[in-house]
Amino acid sequence: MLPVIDYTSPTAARDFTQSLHDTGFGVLVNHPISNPLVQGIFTDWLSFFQGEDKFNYPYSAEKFDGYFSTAVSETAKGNDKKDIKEFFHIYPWGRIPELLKSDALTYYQEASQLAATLLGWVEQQTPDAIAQHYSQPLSTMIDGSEQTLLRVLHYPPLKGDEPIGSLRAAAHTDINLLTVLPAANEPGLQVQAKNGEWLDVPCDFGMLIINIGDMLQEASQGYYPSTMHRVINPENRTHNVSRVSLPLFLHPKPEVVLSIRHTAESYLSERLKELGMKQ
Ligand SMILES: O=C(O)CCC(=O)C(=O)O
Ligand SMILES: [Fe+2]
Repeated sequence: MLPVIDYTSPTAARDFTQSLHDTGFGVLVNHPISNPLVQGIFTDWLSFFQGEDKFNYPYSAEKFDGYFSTAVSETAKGNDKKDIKEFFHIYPWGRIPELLKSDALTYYQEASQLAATLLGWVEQQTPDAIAQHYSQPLSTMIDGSEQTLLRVLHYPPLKGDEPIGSLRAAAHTDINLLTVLPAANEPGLQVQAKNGEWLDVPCDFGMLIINIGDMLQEASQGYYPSTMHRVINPENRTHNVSRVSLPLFLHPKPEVVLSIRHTAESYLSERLKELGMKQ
């Protein structure tokens, strides 16, 4: 079971980064993100996904903003079936439906700011033997970055005709540095433990889930592991309803050197090709 950490505790930075080191995940309560704001975004975007306006924002293959339908959705690395989800990619410089814009941008700012603080904790708590390989302080890797992505996800209720074996989100790791994810309106998120077992991630409304992405794993030489996670399909009728979730993927500037092998740009491009999201 993942520990739940109180953001306001005097030992929060240590406990939280210990959890990230042990499991790739950290769960926070009493954090500064506004729960009513998240609730409002869930409600408004559910209506957006249920309506027709979304088709006015077809995703841009070049810029990566806009609406990705279930038909173009991702296929997790090593999988052959598409995830059962649709989503919208928000960047401050990208297209955002006018009525949803103000809340989305407020949330983007709040979550990015918290992510920066948490990245600071990660940096402070990194053992020297690992930190000496960071090409620059982690906190400066995101200075002025325009790559951080807010994704609003909608997992529609299952109809029963989904390909056998397809999941709302197949097992995958995230590509970025850190992901900030408010508990969704429905359960389903699971993380893979070291012994291969799948564990439910605590998901009471108001909890905030943070996980390490591949870029931070790469920069920290595995000290902070990017852990496999997935979203399973609802097992019973009460949960066979829409699920909305709101991950913010914290990305460095493209030119940031992650390791001797990779810059952020080369890494992202390689991973997007694997996901079938880039030619
Ligand atoms: O919907 C969720 O709870 C998780 C989504 C996720 O893992 C992702 O989009 O990378
Ligand atoms: Fe993920």
